[in-house]
Amino acid sequence: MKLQELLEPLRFQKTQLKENPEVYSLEMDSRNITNGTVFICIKGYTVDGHDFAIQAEKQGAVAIIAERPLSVSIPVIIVKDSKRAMARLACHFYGNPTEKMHLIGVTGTNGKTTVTHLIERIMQDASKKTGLIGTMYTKIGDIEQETRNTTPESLPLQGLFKQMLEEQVDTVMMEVSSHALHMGRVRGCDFDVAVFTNLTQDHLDYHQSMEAYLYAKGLLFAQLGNTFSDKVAVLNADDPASLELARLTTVDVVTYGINEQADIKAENISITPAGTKFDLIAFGNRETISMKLIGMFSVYNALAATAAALVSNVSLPVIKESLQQIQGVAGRFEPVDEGQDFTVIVDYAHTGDSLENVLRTVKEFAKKQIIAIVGCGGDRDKTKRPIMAKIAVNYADRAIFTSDNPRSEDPEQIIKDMIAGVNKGEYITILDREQAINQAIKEANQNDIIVIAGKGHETYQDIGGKKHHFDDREVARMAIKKYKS
Ligand SMILES: CC(=O)N[C@H]1[C@@H](OP(=O)(O)OP(=O)(O)OC[C@H]2O[C@@H](n3ccc(=O)[nH]c3=O)[C@H](O)[C@@H]2O)O[C@H](CO)[C@@H](O)[C@@H]1O[C@H](C)C(=O)N[C@@H](C)C(=O)N[C@H](CCC(=O)O)C(=O)O
Ligand SMILES: Nc1ncnc2c1ncn2[C@@H]1O[C@H](COP(=O)(O)OP(=O)(O)OP(=O)(O)O)[C@@H](O)[C@H]1O
Ligand SMILES: N[C@H](CCC[C@H](N)C(=O)O)C(=O)O
Ligand SMILES: [Mg+2]
Repeated sequence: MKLQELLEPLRFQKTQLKENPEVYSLEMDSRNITNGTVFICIKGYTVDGHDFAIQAEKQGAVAIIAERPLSVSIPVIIVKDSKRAMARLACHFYGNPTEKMHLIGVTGTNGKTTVTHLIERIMQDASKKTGLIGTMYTKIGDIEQETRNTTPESLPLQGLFKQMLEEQVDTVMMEVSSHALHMGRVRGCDFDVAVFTNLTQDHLDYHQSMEAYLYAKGLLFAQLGNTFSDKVAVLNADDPASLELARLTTVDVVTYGINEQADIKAENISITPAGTKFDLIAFGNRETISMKLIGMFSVYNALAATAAALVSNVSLPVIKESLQQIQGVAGRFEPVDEGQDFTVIVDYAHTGDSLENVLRTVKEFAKKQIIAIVGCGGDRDKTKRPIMAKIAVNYADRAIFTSDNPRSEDPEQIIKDMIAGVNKGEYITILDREQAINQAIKEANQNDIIVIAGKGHETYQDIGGKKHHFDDREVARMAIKKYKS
């Protein structure tokens, strides 16, 4: 594409170009620049991309998009907001790939990864070629690629969509984080369905207030387009935030829920350690579902996925079969079973609400003691720390506080922040996570349930910015073998 053509979406930026070079790639990272690149300077949280302009020119950049004039001899196109410009240019450069696919965005505090995986399974069973973008990885069909963010920045994101199209993907499920919405990473994405799971406290370090957090989530629904498009907003009727989200969109709204009136409902729910059974009522049709996923929160996730699939024209029998076949999602209520006479569950609960949901679920069928191993991430919302600690001691018979990615913070201080929410004697602290897991397993008795919360699928412990290999499931498995066989 020629530079002049690339710049067409920036219609209010009048730039006089003396030359019109061929553009082979767009880049937001100077380290990846080669001949024929247009470099977009982003002022980040850590460094300022504008500082790499000279380096970019040396490496072969043919033009630069920037928010201020720069001392280089290649054209500099000045924009008010380079992230906004980047989203527009990326969509244009890659040919607006999301207009050619069925794109389902899932937002909410908890359940995004789970719901996207449930929809993925349903779509695959409905013979769709799927793509998935989220916390654990991005996936094209069954091929996984590592990612840094749950929702990537607009430039890599649009490139990924283009790659998906080239690989004949027709349906994409994407987790849309509140950070991504607020930072404009999904600008230009043509969502067909937007799903809301729930809104509870998290990320207040970034959003500052629950209102601002809701506002960020709302951007997904506001982005759905005009009233008479065939787009759909899928909302959780039991979550009060849905009322506000419904106001923010002009497209059709389809609701799911258990307690309130909804288009897609679950009734007669029965939860056992082996799975969950419920009657699914979808637009008046009733089916009984028996699935392996456990807990009331799993029913919500199944309803959200059902709604998204139904509005995407998948039939109820296909959805039923998929939900019944799904074994679970890695690191979400994942049992570690080495034949021991107690239960070990690894779960990604890292918010108050998710921890409460998981512990409430195990409490419903616990025959003996519940042992909860809980930590809170460093460089993340500090206000959730005492809340998570309180929930752990309220539900568990024994709460062990430990480290979960302290990052740049002092692990002991994180635990101090946690114990501000509880009383002395209600918990023990074992800073080293491996030791905490070992101790819990060593002391476990028959029929106890150990919940190891917070890291789920993660395979590292971030201490001081360095990632050390750490996998709760591996550590638990080794401890069971060491102490219990
Ligand atoms: C706070 C935040 O969101 N930071 C994101 C941001 O990083 P940053 O602002 O620090 O970037 P930076 O290092 O200052 O770089 C600025 C610019 O200079 C460029 N650069 C940098 C170095 C260089 O040599 N040359 C160069 O050109 C960079 O490519 C970039 O364009 O831009 C990066 C690239 O897109 C992101 O990976 C990074 O996410 C970090 C890892 C992060 O932790 N983000 C969290 C808060 C986040 O977004 N989380 C949500 C999920 C939350 C949930 O659980 O729901 C998510 O969607 O991931
Ligand atoms: N619908 C739900 N409501 C409340 N808690 C849930 C729900 N679904 C899952 N959880 C809990 O939240 C944890 C995280 O689930 P999941 O990874 O699906 O959420 P997420 O929204 O993708 O999280 P993240 O923001 O970290 O990407 C699970 O391990 C479980 O404990
Ligand atoms: N996406 C979440 C994951 C938290 C997982 C937990 N293990 C932690 O490190 O706090 C976040 O970045 O806040
Ligand atoms: Mg996720």
